[in-house]
Amino acid sequence: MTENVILSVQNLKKHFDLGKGTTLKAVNGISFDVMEGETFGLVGESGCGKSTAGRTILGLYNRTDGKVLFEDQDVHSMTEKERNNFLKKMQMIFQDPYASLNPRSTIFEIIAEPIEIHHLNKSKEALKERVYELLEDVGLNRDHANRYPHEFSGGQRQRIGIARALALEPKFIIADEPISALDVSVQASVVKLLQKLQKEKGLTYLFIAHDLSMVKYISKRIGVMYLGQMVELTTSKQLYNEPLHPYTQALLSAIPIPDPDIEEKRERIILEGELPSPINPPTGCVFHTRCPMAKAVCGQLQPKWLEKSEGHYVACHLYDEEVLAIEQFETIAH
Ligand SMILES: Nc1ncnc2c1ncn2[C@@H]1O[C@H](COP(=O)(O)OP(=O)(O)OP(=O)(O)O)[C@@H](O)[C@H]1O
Repeated sequence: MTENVILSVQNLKKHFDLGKGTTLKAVNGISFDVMEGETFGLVGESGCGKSTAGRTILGLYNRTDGKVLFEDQDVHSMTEKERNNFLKKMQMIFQDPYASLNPRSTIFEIIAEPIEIHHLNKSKEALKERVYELLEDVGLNRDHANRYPHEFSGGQRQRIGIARALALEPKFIIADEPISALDVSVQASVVKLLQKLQKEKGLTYLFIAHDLSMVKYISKRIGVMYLGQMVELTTSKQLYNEPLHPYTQALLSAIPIPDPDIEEKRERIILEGELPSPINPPTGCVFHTRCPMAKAVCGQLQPKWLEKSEGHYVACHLYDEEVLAIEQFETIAH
């Protein structure tokens, strides 16, 4: 079976103008393709630009540079009609189910709203049935329709958010940290629900997360972001078995291992220093100020996006034969 690219993000940049000549480079040149039906994980610590990337992909923000193609159509140069159509196909679910549900609306009104906005309701009765069906799809039931968001637990509210996102029968869902605000015990059940829905409805996910522990189970491929840039991209399996970038290695070392014997021997790579400001990112490799492996060249030269093995990309001088040959490749002391 050939894999179709459904979303292509090409050297995407989103800079915020903070006034007085100050620019914040939230997303600074990221590229990746998402295949139809897959889950692509976008991972990186808080502030690295994941949410901004998600919002720019959905067209909620204008791009500063680069391109986002959804089914070969440029998301940022659509007519109003094309955009309306696109917004039916791509939906977003958010981290905070508390904030994203209107407390004064019933669950019925919340889920029915997108259907009504897009004038897709044929009759009152049909709309009711559709909302009940959506509630059942996410493991809730029709008796929940007349209640209000505060009557539900965090996990149930996230299910309501998912039902609302499914209302327009999208093909693609951007899930922005959908489980981060939930209790650990509830996280797995929401992930399972997302997987079930993906299978049933052939959905494609862009799954945004700040740590690698849960994304491993849901993503086919993962892109690791640091300070607005992509530093590594490969299959989830490859990323865990053979992480190349020192930042990925540090992120992986932070994941606790359930086996107490192995956990005891786990070596954590503690990154020194603060995350630099995206207003004034470091020159050369953006990670060099915190990288335990940094060499002199890392502060001077921006690493190339290298394909080290099929589909395994990394932006790091440690893997660049040409740079390795340079004499000045010496470790710098932090
Ligand atoms: N509307 C905005 N105006 C100005 N700066 C912004 C705006 N939105 C985000 N930023 C800044 O852009 C950078 C990236 O933020 P973003 O929320 O995309 O990161 P993130 O990786 O999703 O982090 P988090 O998980 O904390 O949301 C941050 O420095 C943030 O302060």
